[in-house]
Amino acid sequence: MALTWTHKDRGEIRVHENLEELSIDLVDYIAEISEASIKEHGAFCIVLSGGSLISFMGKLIEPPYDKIVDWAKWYVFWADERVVAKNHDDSNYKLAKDNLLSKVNVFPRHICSINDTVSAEEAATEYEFAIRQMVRSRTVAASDNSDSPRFDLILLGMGSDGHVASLFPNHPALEVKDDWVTFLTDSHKPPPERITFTLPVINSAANVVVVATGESKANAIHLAIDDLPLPDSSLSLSARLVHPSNGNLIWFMDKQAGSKLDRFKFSE
Ligand SMILES: O=C(O)[C@H](O)[C@@H](O)[C@H](O)[C@H](O)COP(=O)(O)O
Repeated sequence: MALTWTHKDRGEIRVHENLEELSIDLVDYIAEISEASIKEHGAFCIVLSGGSLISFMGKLIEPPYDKIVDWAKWYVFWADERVVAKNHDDSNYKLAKDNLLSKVNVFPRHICSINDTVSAEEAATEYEFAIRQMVRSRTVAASDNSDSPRFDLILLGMGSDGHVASLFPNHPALEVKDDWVTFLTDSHKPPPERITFTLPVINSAANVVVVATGESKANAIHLAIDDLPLPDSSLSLSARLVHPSNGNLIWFMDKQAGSKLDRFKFSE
């Protein structure tokens, strides 16, 4: 059983006993938001990330989800992408395509991935343009209170340095306010060239999920969630800046990632 609580301003926190339990809860949640979004506006606009997140979504291709999810209404995007060919092992698109999207009935034309034949800068511009067109045609909802899309669900992984999408701590990409998609050529983690959603886009979503597992994430989770007098170096801890202005935030983690949360320290 997951231990679940709501923090006064950091959203809902779900600490799972193990990865199996986490992945069952995560796919249940995705299926629930998919159904609710399709009921509400006829489509489900879901944003993926790379890393282990995709493996935690694996149960979506199994019964009952393979049959109950309305895949034809899914529109798929990425919170960040490495600027490499789509058949390269570093590609977040390839990871999701091989393990999820090729196994369910999402329409290829509903999969919005980057142009892999241009520079990082051009790929970011084109990706943002494509999303702006989809907001204009109302496939993707628009935010009521900012010039941003309102995705139904943004799924983020988190690195042990607290990065989410390709927004690395203390990187200037964290400051970008006017673009929906930005690019970097000096990623702290290889490969260096990437595109990423900016914080205003992440924080305008209807639902944002951060998935973090393993002991290596425990410190970043503590800094991102607990009420701390933050040391300077944590001021731009990317995961702490995830704060949907008019949406829900849920943290899915295992016991190891949650082990340094104040909640457990105080109950020892
Ligand atoms: O673009 C990348 O370099 C990765 O995709 C990265 O952002 C990943 O999502 C996190 O580091 C969490 O990864 P894990 O969940 O695999 O630890």
